[in-house]
Amino acid sequence: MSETHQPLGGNEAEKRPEDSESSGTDTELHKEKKQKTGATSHVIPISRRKSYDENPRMSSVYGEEKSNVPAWMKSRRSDKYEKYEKYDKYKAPVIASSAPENKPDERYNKYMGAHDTKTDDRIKRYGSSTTPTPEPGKKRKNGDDEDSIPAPYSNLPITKGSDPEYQPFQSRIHDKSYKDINSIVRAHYNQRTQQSKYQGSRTKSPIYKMRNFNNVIKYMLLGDWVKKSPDPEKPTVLLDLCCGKGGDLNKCEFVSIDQYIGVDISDQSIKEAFSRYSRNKVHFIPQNGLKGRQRDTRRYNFEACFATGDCFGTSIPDILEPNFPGIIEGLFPVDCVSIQFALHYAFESEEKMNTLLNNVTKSLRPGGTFIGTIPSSDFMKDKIVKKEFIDEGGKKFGNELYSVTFHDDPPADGVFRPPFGHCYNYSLKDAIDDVPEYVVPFESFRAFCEEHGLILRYKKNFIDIFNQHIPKYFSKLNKNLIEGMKRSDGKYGAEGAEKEAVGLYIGFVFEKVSA
Ligand SMILES: C[S@@+](CC[C@H](N)C(=O)[O-])C[C@H]1O[C@@H](n2cnc3c(N)ncnc32)[C@H](O)[C@@H]1O
Repeated sequence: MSETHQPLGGNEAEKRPEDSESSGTDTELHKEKKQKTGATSHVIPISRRKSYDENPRMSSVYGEEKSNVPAWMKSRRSDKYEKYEKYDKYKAPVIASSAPENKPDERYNKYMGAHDTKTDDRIKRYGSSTTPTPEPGKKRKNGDDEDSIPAPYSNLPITKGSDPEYQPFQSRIHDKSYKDINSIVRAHYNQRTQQSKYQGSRTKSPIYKMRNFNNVIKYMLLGDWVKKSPDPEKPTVLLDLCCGKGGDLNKCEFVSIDQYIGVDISDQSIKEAFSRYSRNKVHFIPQNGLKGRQRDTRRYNFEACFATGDCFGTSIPDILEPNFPGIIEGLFPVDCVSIQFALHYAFESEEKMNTLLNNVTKSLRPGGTFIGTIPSSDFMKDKIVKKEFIDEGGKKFGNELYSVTFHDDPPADGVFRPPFGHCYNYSLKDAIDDVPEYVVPFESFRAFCEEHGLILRYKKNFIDIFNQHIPKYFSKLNKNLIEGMKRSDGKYGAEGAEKEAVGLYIGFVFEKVSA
């Protein structure tokens, strides 16, 4: 097991594909990638939660009344993943043949297909939630945000400090200079996921309003650009690359998808995302915008699966198929690929971007959308050209909430050439502590996307997105979310230092044009 990969703890530690390496079953590709990146590409499990009622969604989504077979199991399993044949280096993962130590959980048999009921022992399943849907009208905790989780530990000693109600995030990663970016990123987000359980009410966070603002931007982007499956018989599927702790699950409910697939390199985040999905609580019940739709707005009406993997170093079939055999043939191509606040980690090298964009374009159906949020290279250029630095050396800009510190002297004209590998450290109060990211020169990114059959449909900075779309969404989004963006002048949106911090970001949408 890679030492950079944190196990799930105790008996819950996963048995992953590389665990079968000892028996000589790993592919050369896996080995090569692990050596190169230090990253693991294995999958952490998953299953769907137990349904709130026993046969809830199958009828409308999959067209078969009371069918217990999920959509992606309906088609025949294929030994060659035909939809991904173009992955020239791809080899089918070897399924471990040893007998499982644990007894198979019969509740999950329905997801395994007739020939799979013996259960692959590498698939660790978490207990499914029996959390009931909240009663209609029952008051929710005021101010829950998308990233919020209940704070059951708020009375533990660790939370007792100068502010007993809130403990800001503090990084404990040392010697970053010796580590590759995947290790730093994984360690950071694993740590962040753990600490967030002890932090107390998120409404006390210094970036609470900023979080709400960013969430509203994502609601609007997904709301406008997730396109339904053109075939009413097929589920609308969203692939969330770098999904983190599942902060966008509510948004996926808001846009009425039928199937969610989340992948992230941080195993702790994936575990938390699954747990959040299992709790089956939609925090942000929309106000009135989606009246009349045939969905229960108090819970997730879509199926979900989650996997740990490196989206920039591993193909999607390599990440998903070992634990969800048949998923590529059954669910792909998908209707939307989302990558929020994460693509900048991939701009380290052309190789990583190639892998990412192959994953995007080969996963998408023609007409499907690729939706993301990244730091703006135009914003950075502006700072550099106007010399708005906050250090004497001319490498750092930002304010009391955020900072960007370039590793090397930035180019005087603010144009980064060649496009890859321009590293900076990013800090955001109470969230990110000097984690390396890479400049995404947008025009290069756009050209690269075009080479992969992805055409730009939309690009705007966050402030403009907000101003353009908030009138349409103001009455649709949850009231607490809207109130969480209230400014000192009584209006809504970002102001002051927060406005500059969110102004660093842009949203983009590409459409897949070629088959
Ligand atoms: C800022 S968080 C965003 C999480 C989520 N998309 C959201 O908007 O709430 C960035 C995420 O990217 C993930 N990430 C970074 N590099 C990755 C990689 N190579 N493969 C998969 N996930 C990665 C991190 O683990 C982290 O969860």
